Amino acid sequence: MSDNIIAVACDHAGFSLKEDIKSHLASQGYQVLDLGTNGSESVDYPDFGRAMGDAIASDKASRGILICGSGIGISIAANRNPAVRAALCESGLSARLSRQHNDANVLALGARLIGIETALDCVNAFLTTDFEGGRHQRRVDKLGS
Ligand SMILES: O=C(CO)[C@H](O)[C@H](O)[C@H](O)COP(=O)(O)O
Repeated sequence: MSDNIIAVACDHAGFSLKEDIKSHLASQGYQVLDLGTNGSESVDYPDFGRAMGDAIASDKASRGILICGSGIGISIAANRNPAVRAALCESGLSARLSRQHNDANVLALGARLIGIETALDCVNAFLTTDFEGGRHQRRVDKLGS
């Protein structure tokens, strides 16, 4: 599976931001696997968090980006899949740390809490920062997989 494929999923609250992030990803040369939702009609975030978990667990994508109103519900849903380490981030720094220390493979964002500039800071940090390993590997191992 290519590291170039980024899965994205959202509920109705995250739809508009998902579309903006998709455009950004395409402009950076990433391939996007869009797991929905595809409009502003009200839907249930657990369905899309689960779809992300399935995509990561089956290696359809190595990394993912989730968006709901707060980012909370959809990250909880995705983290129920043992293959997922989803990190809810509200700054570029938290997204960078989620990679360096936690080897996060899914970034979760709250569309009702942050603007596009902060969201793209998070996306860029998430996609360009390497896991540091070392002492952090031992801790990530303890999370299970
Ligand atoms: O933020 C969310 C869950 O953590 C979701 O975006 C939900 O949709 C939100 O809780 C409620 O959204 P609604 O538009 O008021 O149904």
